[in-house]
Amino acid sequence: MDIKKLFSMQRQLDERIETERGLRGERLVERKLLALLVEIGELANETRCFKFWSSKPKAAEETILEEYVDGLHFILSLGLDLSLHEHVKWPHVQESHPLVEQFLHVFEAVQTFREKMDEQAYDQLVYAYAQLGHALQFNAEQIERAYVAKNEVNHERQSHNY
Ligand SMILES: O=c1ccn([C@H]2C[C@H](O)[C@@H](COP(=O)(O)O)O2)c(=O)[nH]1
Repeated sequence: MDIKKLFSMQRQLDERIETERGLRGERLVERKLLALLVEIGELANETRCFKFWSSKPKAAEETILEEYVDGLHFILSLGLDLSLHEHVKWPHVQESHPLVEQFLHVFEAVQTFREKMDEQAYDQLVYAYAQLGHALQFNAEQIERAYVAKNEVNHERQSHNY
């Protein structure tokens, strides 16, 4: 995965949104953290991994992958806002936790990142999120492709007064 390319695409999208909406220079970190938590919740909902009371199947793989890269957008965006992105590599994950546990672990990593907002907490958030991708059985190439596609959709939405 070419994470430098993704950071660069994220910067272009964020700058466009902030410029066109008159938000340049405004602190957006808290709103992006909440947006990230909401996206992770939406992703969990699509997987239905915690819905022991329901027999409905999970969403299609592409829907789940799209939700996953929505969260990745906000993680990249937070790294850029706080200048924590320079040294980041997309982790090569070999092992992950069962899905429910992995989701809870990602929520914890977001909370720790909110408290610390340093390089170590950012790396741990990126790692936990990559592990979530592994638990969902997405490989780095699929994630990169889905990110690029969704980034384009996000530009189109801005062009059409979303
Ligand atoms: O500053 C921003 C604001 C939004 N998004 C992207 C991330 C998600 O892919 C999408 C979320 O939009 P909703 O579909 O949840 O409205 O917008 C960014 O990349 N940067």
